[in-house]
Amino acid sequence: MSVIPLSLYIHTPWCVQKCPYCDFNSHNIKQTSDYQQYIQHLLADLKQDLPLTHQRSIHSIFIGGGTPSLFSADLIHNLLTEIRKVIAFEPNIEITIEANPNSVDAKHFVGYTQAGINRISIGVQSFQTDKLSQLGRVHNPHEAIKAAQLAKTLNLRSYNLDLMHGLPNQSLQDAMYDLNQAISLDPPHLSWYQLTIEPNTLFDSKPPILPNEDCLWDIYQQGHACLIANGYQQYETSAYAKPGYQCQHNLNYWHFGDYLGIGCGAHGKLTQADGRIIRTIKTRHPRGYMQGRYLDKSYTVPKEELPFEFFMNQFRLLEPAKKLLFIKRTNLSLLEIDKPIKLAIKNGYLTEDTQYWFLTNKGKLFLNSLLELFL
Ligand SMILES: C[S@@+](CC[C@H](N)C(=O)[O-])C[C@H]1O[C@@H](n2cnc3c(N)ncnc32)[C@H](O)[C@@H]1O
Ligand SMILES: C[S@@+](CC[C@H](N)C(=O)[O-])C[C@H]1O[C@@H](n2cnc3c(N)ncnc32)[C@H](O)[C@@H]1O
Ligand code: SF4
Repeated sequence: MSVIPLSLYIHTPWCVQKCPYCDFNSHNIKQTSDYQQYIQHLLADLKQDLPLTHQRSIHSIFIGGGTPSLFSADLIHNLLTEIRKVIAFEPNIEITIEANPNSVDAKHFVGYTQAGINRISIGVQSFQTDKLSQLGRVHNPHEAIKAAQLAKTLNLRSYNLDLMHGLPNQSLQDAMYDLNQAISLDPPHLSWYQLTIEPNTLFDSKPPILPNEDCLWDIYQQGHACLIANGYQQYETSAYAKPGYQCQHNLNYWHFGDYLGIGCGAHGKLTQADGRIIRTIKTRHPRGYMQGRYLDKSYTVPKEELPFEFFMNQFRLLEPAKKLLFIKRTNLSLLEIDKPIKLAIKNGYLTEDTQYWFLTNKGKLFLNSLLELFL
Protein backbone atom coordinates (compact mmCIF):
# COMPACT_ATOMS: atom_id res chain seq x y z
CA MET A 1 0.00 0.00 0.00
CA SER A 2 1.47 3.41 -0.94
CA VAL A 3 1.77 6.06 1.79
CA ILE A 4 -1.42 8.10 2.01
CA PRO A 5 -0.87 11.76 2.99
CA LEU A 6 -1.97 12.48 6.56
CA SER A 7 -3.40 15.85 7.63
CA LEU A 8 -4.40 17.05 11.08
CA TYR A 9 -7.57 19.03 11.82
CA ILE A 10 -7.80 20.77 15.22
CA HIS A 11 -11.16 22.16 16.29
CA THR A 12 -11.57 25.05 18.74
CA PRO A 13 -15.18 25.37 19.87
CA TRP A 14 -15.59 28.99 21.05
CA CYS A 15 -16.60 32.34 19.51
CA VAL A 16 -17.19 35.80 20.98
CA GLN A 17 -20.74 35.71 19.69
CA LYS A 18 -22.62 33.08 17.70
CA CYS A 19 -23.44 34.34 14.18
CA PRO A 20 -27.09 33.84 13.15
CA TYR A 21 -26.21 31.89 9.95
CA CYS A 22 -23.58 29.56 11.40
CA ASP A 23 -24.03 25.87 12.15
CA PHE A 24 -20.39 25.13 12.93
CA ASN A 25 -19.76 23.56 16.32
CA SER A 26 -19.20 26.81 18.19
CA HIS A 27 -20.29 28.13 21.58
CA ASN A 28 -20.19 31.60 23.12
CA ILE A 29 -17.07 32.01 25.25
CA LYS A 30 -17.46 31.83 29.00
CA GLN A 31 -14.07 31.73 30.68
CA THR A 32 -10.81 32.38 28.87
CA SER A 33 -9.04 30.21 31.44
CA ASP A 34 -10.50 27.17 29.66
CA TYR A 35 -8.11 27.68 26.75
CA GLN A 36 -5.03 26.41 28.55
CA GLN A 37 -6.92 23.33 29.74
CA TYR A 38 -8.38 22.77 26.29
CA ILE A 39 -4.87 22.59 24.78
CA GLN A 40 -4.01 19.84 27.26
CA HIS A 41 -7.14 17.93 26.21
CA LEU A 42 -6.26 18.34 22.52
CA LEU A 43 -2.85 16.81 23.17
CA ALA A 44 -4.31 13.91 25.15
CA ASP A 45 -6.87 13.36 22.38
CA LEU A 46 -4.09 13.30 19.77
CA LYS A 47 -2.08 10.78 21.78
CA GLN A 48 -5.07 8.43 21.87
CA ASP A 49 -5.32 8.56 18.05
CA LEU A 50 -1.62 8.02 17.35
CA PRO A 51 -1.81 4.20 16.99
CA LEU A 52 -4.11 4.79 14.02
CA THR A 53 -1.48 6.81 12.13
CA HIS A 54 1.18 4.10 11.65
CA GLN A 55 4.12 6.47 12.14
CA ARG A 56 3.24 8.68 9.20
CA SER A 57 4.33 12.32 9.31
CA ILE A 58 1.91 15.23 8.98
CA HIS A 59 1.33 16.82 5.58
CA SER A 60 -0.85 19.78 6.70
CA ILE A 61 -2.50 21.17 9.83
CA PHE A 62 -5.71 23.20 9.93
CA ILE A 63 -6.71 24.92 13.17
CA GLY A 64 -10.38 25.72 12.63
CA GLY A 65 -13.45 26.54 14.62
CA GLY A 66 -15.20 28.32 16.15
CA THR A 67 -12.67 31.09 16.36
CA PRO A 68 -9.13 29.75 16.94
CA SER A 69 -7.74 33.29 16.85
CA LEU A 70 -9.14 33.75 20.36
CA PHE A 71 -6.15 31.65 21.43
CA SER A 72 -2.99 33.64 22.16
CA ALA A 73 0.18 33.09 20.14
CA ASP A 74 1.80 31.52 23.21
CA LEU A 75 -0.94 28.91 23.46
CA ILE A 76 -0.71 28.08 19.75
CA HIS A 77 3.09 27.91 20.08
CA ASN A 78 2.75 25.52 22.98
CA LEU A 79 0.21 23.40 21.09
CA LEU A 80 2.35 23.07 17.94
CA THR A 81 5.53 22.41 19.95
CA GLU A 82 3.88 19.59 21.88
CA ILE A 83 2.33 18.09 18.73
CA ARG A 84 5.73 18.06 17.04
CA LYS A 85 7.12 16.04 19.95
CA VAL A 86 4.73 13.16 19.23
CA ILE A 87 4.36 13.27 15.46
CA ALA A 88 6.82 14.43 12.76
CA PHE A 89 5.97 17.29 10.41
CA GLU A 90 6.79 17.02 6.70
CA PRO A 91 9.40 19.63 5.68
CA ASN A 92 6.99 21.58 3.49
CA ILE A 93 4.02 21.38 5.86
CA GLU A 94 1.16 23.92 5.48
CA ILE A 95 -0.18 25.13 8.86
CA THR A 96 -3.36 27.23 8.72
CA ILE A 97 -5.23 29.05 11.46
CA GLU A 98 -8.69 30.59 10.99
CA ALA A 99 -8.94 34.11 12.32
CA ASN A 100 -11.60 36.65 12.99
CA PRO A 101 -10.49 40.04 11.63
CA ASN A 102 -11.24 42.10 14.75
CA SER A 103 -8.28 44.08 16.00
CA VAL A 104 -7.83 42.02 19.17
CA ASP A 105 -7.44 38.78 17.26
CA ALA A 106 -5.24 40.41 14.58
CA LYS A 107 -2.77 41.33 17.35
CA HIS A 108 -1.95 37.62 17.55
CA PHE A 109 -0.89 37.30 13.88
CA VAL A 110 2.81 38.10 14.25
CA GLY A 111 3.11 35.68 17.17
CA TYR A 112 1.33 32.98 15.18
CA THR A 113 3.98 33.12 12.46
CA GLN A 114 6.65 32.72 15.15
CA ALA A 115 4.74 29.69 16.44
CA GLY A 116 4.98 28.04 13.00
CA ILE A 117 1.70 29.08 11.37
CA ASN A 118 2.32 29.78 7.67
CA ARG A 119 -1.24 30.34 6.39
CA ILE A 120 -3.96 32.54 7.91
CA SER A 121 -7.59 32.31 6.83
CA ILE A 122 -9.47 35.51 7.67
CA GLY A 123 -13.27 35.46 8.04
CA VAL A 124 -14.15 38.76 6.36
CA GLN A 125 -17.63 37.84 5.01
CA SER A 126 -18.38 41.37 3.68
CA PHE A 127 -16.81 44.83 3.55
CA GLN A 128 -20.13 46.63 4.06
CA THR A 129 -21.08 47.78 7.56
CA ASP A 130 -24.82 47.09 7.21
CA LYS A 131 -24.18 43.56 5.90
CA LEU A 132 -21.74 42.81 8.73
CA SER A 133 -24.22 43.94 11.31
CA GLN A 134 -27.02 41.82 9.75
CA LEU A 135 -24.63 38.87 9.89
CA GLY A 136 -24.00 39.55 13.58
CA ARG A 137 -20.28 40.03 13.02
CA VAL A 138 -18.11 41.53 15.73
CA HIS A 139 -15.70 43.34 13.36
CA ASN A 140 -16.01 46.31 10.99
CA PRO A 141 -14.81 46.71 7.36
CA HIS A 142 -11.79 48.78 8.40
CA GLU A 143 -10.57 46.03 10.74
CA ALA A 144 -10.95 43.46 7.95
CA ILE A 145 -8.86 45.58 5.58
CA LYS A 146 -6.19 46.10 8.29
CA ALA A 147 -6.08 42.37 9.06
CA ALA A 148 -5.65 41.46 5.37
CA GLN A 149 -2.95 44.13 4.93
CA LEU A 150 -1.15 42.81 7.99
CA ALA A 151 -1.30 39.22 6.67
CA LYS A 152 0.31 40.40 3.43
CA THR A 153 3.34 41.77 5.28
CA LEU A 154 4.00 38.60 7.28
CA ASN A 155 5.87 36.55 4.73
CA LEU A 156 3.31 33.77 5.03
CA ARG A 157 3.24 30.94 2.53
CA SER A 158 -0.35 32.04 1.77
CA TYR A 159 -3.39 33.67 3.27
CA ASN A 160 -7.08 33.44 2.55
CA LEU A 161 -10.09 35.69 2.83
CA ASP A 162 -13.53 34.12 3.42
CA LEU A 163 -16.28 36.13 1.72
CA MET A 164 -19.96 35.30 1.54
CA HIS A 165 -22.45 36.37 -1.13
CA GLY A 166 -26.21 36.15 -1.51
CA LEU A 167 -26.47 38.10 1.76
CA PRO A 168 -29.71 39.62 3.15
CA ASN A 169 -30.72 42.64 1.01
CA GLN A 170 -27.57 42.31 -1.10
CA SER A 171 -27.69 43.73 -4.64
CA LEU A 172 -25.42 42.71 -7.50
CA GLN A 173 -23.52 46.00 -6.96
CA ASP A 174 -23.06 45.23 -3.23
CA ALA A 175 -21.68 41.77 -3.98
CA MET A 176 -19.31 43.11 -6.64
CA TYR A 177 -18.16 45.85 -4.26
CA ASP A 178 -17.19 43.16 -1.71
CA LEU A 179 -15.40 41.06 -4.30
CA ASN A 180 -13.51 44.01 -5.79
CA GLN A 181 -12.47 45.16 -2.34
CA ALA A 182 -11.18 41.65 -1.55
CA ILE A 183 -9.34 41.41 -4.89
CA SER A 184 -7.72 44.81 -4.34
CA LEU A 185 -6.12 43.37 -1.17
CA ASP A 186 -4.53 40.73 -3.43
CA PRO A 187 -4.89 37.57 -1.27
CA PRO A 188 -3.38 34.42 -2.82
CA HIS A 189 -6.55 32.47 -1.88
CA LEU A 190 -10.20 33.53 -1.79
CA SER A 191 -13.11 31.43 -0.51
CA TRP A 192 -16.36 32.78 -1.94
CA TYR A 193 -19.34 31.07 -0.32
CA GLN A 194 -23.00 31.56 -1.16
CA LEU A 195 -24.86 32.06 2.11
CA THR A 196 -26.95 28.99 2.91
CA ILE A 197 -29.69 28.90 5.53
CA GLU A 198 -28.71 26.01 7.76
CA PRO A 199 -31.20 24.14 9.98
CA ASN A 200 -31.21 25.08 13.68
CA THR A 201 -29.68 28.53 13.19
CA LEU A 202 -31.25 31.87 14.02
CA PHE A 203 -31.63 32.61 10.29
CA ASP A 204 -33.55 29.35 9.97
CA SER A 205 -36.10 30.34 12.62
CA LYS A 206 -36.28 34.01 11.50
CA PRO A 207 -35.41 33.91 7.79
CA PRO A 208 -33.96 37.16 6.37
CA ILE A 209 -34.92 38.44 2.92
CA LEU A 210 -32.41 37.03 0.49
CA PRO A 211 -31.74 38.07 -3.13
CA ASN A 212 -33.99 36.30 -5.65
CA GLU A 213 -32.77 33.47 -7.92
CA ASP A 214 -32.04 35.81 -10.86
CA CYS A 215 -29.98 38.12 -8.69
CA LEU A 216 -28.09 35.15 -7.16
CA TRP A 217 -27.31 33.87 -10.65
CA ASP A 218 -26.06 37.32 -11.79
CA ILE A 219 -23.88 37.60 -8.68
CA TYR A 220 -22.38 34.16 -9.33
CA GLN A 221 -21.79 34.77 -13.07
CA GLN A 222 -20.27 38.24 -12.73
CA GLY A 223 -18.36 37.43 -9.57
CA HIS A 224 -16.85 34.29 -11.08
CA ALA A 225 -15.86 36.16 -14.25
CA CYS A 226 -14.29 38.93 -12.16
CA LEU A 227 -12.22 36.45 -10.13
CA ILE A 228 -10.98 34.71 -13.29
CA ALA A 229 -10.15 38.06 -14.94
CA ASN A 230 -8.06 38.92 -11.89
CA GLY A 231 -5.90 35.79 -12.10
CA TYR A 232 -7.74 33.47 -9.69
CA GLN A 233 -8.43 29.87 -10.67
CA GLN A 234 -11.49 28.09 -9.35
CA TYR A 235 -10.51 24.65 -8.06
CA GLU A 236 -13.64 23.80 -6.08
CA THR A 237 -17.20 25.20 -6.00
CA SER A 238 -16.28 27.99 -3.55
CA ALA A 239 -12.46 27.94 -3.58
CA TYR A 240 -10.38 30.24 -5.78
CA ALA A 241 -6.61 30.61 -5.72
CA LYS A 242 -3.77 32.20 -7.65
CA PRO A 243 -1.76 29.47 -9.45
CA GLY A 244 0.21 27.41 -6.90
CA TYR A 245 -1.77 28.65 -3.88
CA GLN A 246 -4.47 26.01 -3.52
CA CYS A 247 -5.07 25.00 0.09
CA GLN A 248 -3.15 21.75 0.62
CA HIS A 249 -5.29 20.76 3.59
CA ASN A 250 -8.57 20.98 1.66
CA LEU A 251 -7.02 19.28 -1.35
CA ASN A 252 -5.99 16.33 0.78
CA TYR A 253 -9.62 15.83 1.95
CA TRP A 254 -10.94 16.10 -1.58
CA HIS A 255 -8.28 13.67 -2.89
CA PHE A 256 -9.59 11.24 -0.27
CA GLY A 257 -6.40 11.48 1.77
CA ASP A 258 -6.27 10.74 5.49
CA TYR A 259 -6.69 13.13 8.41
CA LEU A 260 -6.68 13.04 12.16
CA GLY A 261 -9.43 15.10 13.75
CA ILE A 262 -8.91 16.33 17.30
CA GLY A 263 -11.05 18.64 19.41
CA CYS A 264 -14.81 18.98 19.91
CA GLY A 265 -16.83 17.41 17.09
CA ALA A 266 -13.76 16.87 14.87
CA HIS A 267 -13.89 13.92 12.54
CA GLY A 268 -11.02 11.86 11.18
CA LYS A 269 -10.36 9.35 8.39
CA LEU A 270 -7.51 6.93 8.83
CA THR A 271 -6.44 4.12 6.50
CA GLN A 272 -5.02 1.13 8.34
CA ALA A 273 -2.17 -1.20 7.32
CA ASP A 274 -4.70 -3.85 6.25
CA GLY A 275 -6.49 -1.35 3.95
CA ARG A 276 -9.50 -0.72 6.22
CA ILE A 277 -10.61 2.92 6.45
CA ILE A 278 -11.61 4.01 9.95
CA ARG A 279 -13.67 7.12 10.61
CA THR A 280 -13.53 8.77 14.04
CA ILE A 281 -15.95 11.36 15.47
CA LYS A 282 -15.10 13.26 18.63
CA THR A 283 -17.48 14.45 21.39
CA ARG A 284 -19.23 17.62 20.22
CA HIS A 285 -19.83 19.56 23.40
CA PRO A 286 -16.88 21.15 25.24
CA ARG A 287 -18.32 20.01 28.58
CA GLY A 288 -18.15 16.28 27.79
CA TYR A 289 -14.96 16.65 25.79
CA MET A 290 -13.18 18.42 28.63
CA GLN A 291 -14.12 15.63 30.99
CA GLY A 292 -11.77 13.46 28.92
CA ARG A 293 -14.41 11.66 26.83
CA TYR A 294 -12.79 12.45 23.49
CA LEU A 295 -13.99 9.73 21.17
CA ASP A 296 -17.72 9.69 20.50
CA LYS A 297 -17.78 7.04 17.72
CA SER A 298 -15.49 5.21 15.36
CA TYR A 299 -16.33 2.72 12.62
CA THR A 300 -14.84 1.02 9.59
CA VAL A 301 -16.25 2.34 6.31
CA PRO A 302 -17.85 -0.66 4.54
CA LYS A 303 -15.90 -1.56 1.37
CA GLU A 304 -18.99 -1.11 -0.83
CA GLU A 305 -19.35 2.54 0.31
CA LEU A 306 -15.80 3.52 -0.69
CA PRO A 307 -16.45 4.31 -4.39
CA PHE A 308 -19.28 6.70 -3.43
CA GLU A 309 -17.13 8.36 -0.76
CA PHE A 310 -14.15 8.70 -3.09
CA PHE A 311 -16.15 10.27 -5.93
CA MET A 312 -18.19 12.51 -3.62
CA ASN A 313 -14.92 14.14 -2.52
CA GLN A 314 -13.08 14.01 -5.84
CA PHE A 315 -15.91 15.52 -7.91
CA ARG A 316 -15.98 18.63 -5.70
CA LEU A 317 -12.75 19.49 -7.50
CA LEU A 318 -12.82 20.80 -11.05
CA GLU A 319 -9.73 18.80 -12.09
CA PRO A 320 -10.05 15.38 -13.79
CA ALA A 321 -10.15 12.35 -11.46
CA LYS A 322 -7.04 10.15 -11.63
CA LYS A 323 -7.80 6.44 -11.98
CA LEU A 324 -4.59 5.54 -10.15
CA LEU A 325 -5.65 7.71 -7.20
CA PHE A 326 -8.90 5.74 -6.92
CA ILE A 327 -6.89 2.50 -6.66
CA LYS A 328 -4.40 3.97 -4.17
CA ARG A 329 -6.97 5.56 -1.88
CA THR A 330 -9.64 2.85 -1.79
CA ASN A 331 -7.53 -0.32 -2.30
CA LEU A 332 -10.17 -1.43 -4.79
CA SER A 333 -9.58 -2.40 -8.41
CA LEU A 334 -11.11 -0.56 -11.38
CA LEU A 335 -13.04 -3.75 -12.19
CA GLU A 336 -15.10 -3.25 -9.06
CA ILE A 337 -16.57 -0.01 -10.44
CA ASP A 338 -16.73 -1.09 -14.06
CA LYS A 339 -20.56 -1.20 -14.14
CA PRO A 340 -21.34 2.24 -12.62
CA ILE A 341 -18.55 3.88 -14.63
CA LYS A 342 -19.92 2.44 -17.90
CA LEU A 343 -23.39 3.66 -16.93
CA ALA A 344 -22.05 7.13 -16.05
CA ILE A 345 -20.36 7.34 -19.47
CA LYS A 346 -23.49 6.07 -21.23
CA ASN A 347 -25.59 8.71 -19.42
CA GLY A 348 -23.18 11.45 -20.51
CA TYR A 349 -22.00 12.29 -16.98
CA LEU A 350 -18.36 11.26 -17.54
CA THR A 351 -15.81 10.74 -20.30
CA GLU A 352 -12.54 8.91 -19.81
CA ASP A 353 -9.11 8.21 -21.23
CA THR A 354 -6.58 5.64 -20.04
CA GLN A 355 -5.58 7.71 -16.98
CA TYR A 356 -8.48 10.00 -16.07
CA TRP A 357 -12.21 10.40 -15.71
CA PHE A 358 -13.57 13.79 -16.79
CA LEU A 359 -16.79 15.23 -15.40
CA THR A 360 -18.96 16.58 -18.27
CA ASN A 361 -21.20 19.65 -17.94
CA LYS A 362 -24.14 17.26 -17.62
CA GLY A 363 -22.25 15.41 -14.86
CA LYS A 364 -21.76 18.70 -12.97
CA LEU A 365 -25.44 19.54 -13.32
CA PHE A 366 -26.63 16.06 -12.25
CA LEU A 367 -23.90 15.36 -9.72
CA ASN A 368 -26.27 13.64 -7.28
CA SER A 369 -27.58 11.27 -9.97
CA LEU A 370 -23.99 10.50 -10.97
CA LEU A 371 -22.95 9.78 -7.37
CA GLU A 372 -26.02 7.57 -6.81
CA LEU A 373 -24.66 5.19 -9.45
CA PHE A 374 -21.92 4.28 -6.97
CA LEU A 375 -24.29 3.40 -4.13
C1 LIG B 1 -15.43 28.54 10.96
S1 LIG B 1 -15.79 29.96 10.04
C2 LIG B 1 -14.30 30.93 9.88
C3 LIG B 1 -13.56 31.45 11.08
C4 LIG B 1 -14.20 32.44 12.02
N1 LIG B 1 -15.04 31.75 12.93
C5 LIG B 1 -14.99 33.52 11.35
O1 LIG B 1 -16.19 33.36 11.19
O2 LIG B 1 -14.37 34.52 10.99
C6 LIG B 1 -15.83 29.29 8.41
C7 LIG B 1 -16.41 30.09 7.28
O3 LIG B 1 -17.55 29.43 6.77
C8 LIG B 1 -18.39 30.36 6.11
N2 LIG B 1 -19.78 30.08 6.53
C9 LIG B 1 -20.22 29.81 7.77
N3 LIG B 1 -21.55 29.60 7.77
C10 LIG B 1 -21.97 29.73 6.47
C11 LIG B 1 -23.25 29.66 5.82
N4 LIG B 1 -24.36 29.38 6.48
N5 LIG B 1 -23.28 29.83 4.47
C12 LIG B 1 -22.14 30.10 3.78
N6 LIG B 1 -20.93 30.19 4.35
C13 LIG B 1 -20.83 30.02 5.68
C14 LIG B 1 -17.95 31.74 6.54
O4 LIG B 1 -17.40 32.40 5.41
C15 LIG B 1 -16.89 31.48 7.60
O5 LIG B 1 -15.84 32.38 7.52
C1 LIG C 1 -13.82 24.53 4.43
S1 LIG C 1 -12.14 24.72 4.93
C2 LIG C 1 -12.06 26.41 5.20
C3 LIG C 1 -11.63 27.01 3.99
C4 LIG C 1 -11.02 28.32 4.29
N1 LIG C 1 -11.85 29.23 3.75
C5 LIG C 1 -9.59 28.28 3.82
O1 LIG C 1 -9.31 28.20 2.62
O2 LIG C 1 -8.73 28.27 4.68
C6 LIG C 1 -11.94 24.09 6.54
C7 LIG C 1 -11.21 22.77 6.55
O3 LIG C 1 -11.38 22.20 7.84
C8 LIG C 1 -12.00 20.96 7.71
N2 LIG C 1 -12.95 20.76 8.81
C9 LIG C 1 -13.90 21.62 9.21
N3 LIG C 1 -14.61 21.11 10.24
C10 LIG C 1 -14.09 19.88 10.49
C11 LIG C 1 -14.37 18.86 11.44
N4 LIG C 1 -15.35 18.98 12.33
N5 LIG C 1 -13.59 17.75 11.44
C12 LIG C 1 -12.61 17.59 10.53
N6 LIG C 1 -12.30 18.52 9.61
C13 LIG C 1 -13.02 19.66 9.58
C14 LIG C 1 -12.72 21.03 6.37
O4 LIG C 1 -13.04 19.78 5.89
C15 LIG C 1 -11.74 21.79 5.54
O5 LIG C 1 -10.69 21.02 5.03
S1 SF4 D 1 -19.13 32.14 11.52
FE1 SF4 D 1 -17.23 31.98 12.66
S2 SF4 D 1 -17.42 33.56 14.29
FE2 SF4 D 1 -19.47 33.19 13.51
S3 SF4 D 1 -20.32 31.65 14.92
FE3 SF4 D 1 -19.51 30.58 13.10
S4 SF4 D 1 -17.48 29.97 13.68
FE4 SF4 D 1 -18.14 31.60 15.12
